[in-house]
Amino acid sequence: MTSDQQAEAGTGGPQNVLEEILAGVREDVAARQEKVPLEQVRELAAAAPPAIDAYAALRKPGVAVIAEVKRSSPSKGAIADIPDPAELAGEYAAGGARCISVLTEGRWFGGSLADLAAVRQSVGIPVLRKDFVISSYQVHEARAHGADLVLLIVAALEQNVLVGLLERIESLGMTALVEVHNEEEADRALEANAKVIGVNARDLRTLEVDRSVFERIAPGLPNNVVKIAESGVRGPHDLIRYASAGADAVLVGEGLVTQKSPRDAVAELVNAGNHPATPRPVR
Ligand SMILES: O=C(O)c1ccccc1NCC(=O)[C@H](O)[C@H](O)COP(=O)(O)O
Repeated sequence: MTSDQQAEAGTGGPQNVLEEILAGVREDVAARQEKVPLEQVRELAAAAPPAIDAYAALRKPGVAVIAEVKRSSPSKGAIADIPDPAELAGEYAAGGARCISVLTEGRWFGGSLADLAAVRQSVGIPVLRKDFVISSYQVHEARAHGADLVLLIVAALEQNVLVGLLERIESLGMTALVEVHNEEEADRALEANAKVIGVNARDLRTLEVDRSVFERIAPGLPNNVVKIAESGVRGPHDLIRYASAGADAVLVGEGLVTQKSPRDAVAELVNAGNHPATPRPVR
């Protein structure tokens, strides 16, 4: 039965892509927690080397490039064969990426915590755990595997859970990247005291990409908040468009993993982000 049929039949099943992903994530987290209890993951997180200050890294001059390790997605299916995520991350870093994003969700994105740990070992820049984080167990997992930043998606979380997870991320020395897609979610992110906000051009319920969403929302965010434009960057022209609307950083997946030389593709974006003619965010 498709999601639409379930909704019509009133079965209470997932009603959109985001809900479908979250249903799988809940099962997967429960299964991992069965194998490795919370107490053990907390100990591993506490023993990990300290997190790198991602906020400071993203506030440096120029539009930062956050380069993503992305094998597949709900919108595109298989995107790129990435046998060695650590090697890819090394190429991204050599091209001048400011951070690396690692999708760790397995069912739809083909990622894993092993990818995160491997990338952590290969680069000295901040690493983002990009996943559908719904519990503090996943926050400790992120730290235990070397993450410096953790994604929180406002659309996936009740406000009290969002606040609790953000505080947990910061208490472990990491930075929360709080993702929004409309004004109401941006207000919730600010109420939660987010210091780094990602505006995703992709609606995670419908998968539609609309780059103008960043242009609508970013001007309403305070100057001290790092503003990240997520999704839809296919080349320097998109970076420049986002920079004109106030982006401190762009987060890029498909536009890099599909290139013959991901290192050169990152470098091209970094150069555009550092070009004197590219607008600077107001601070
Ligand atoms: O990419 C998807 O299809 C997707 C679907 C549902 C939830 C999340 C999804 N992607 C995660 C991301 O936000 C992107 O990987 C990231 O912003 C990079 O996007 P892109 O450069 O367009 O690959």
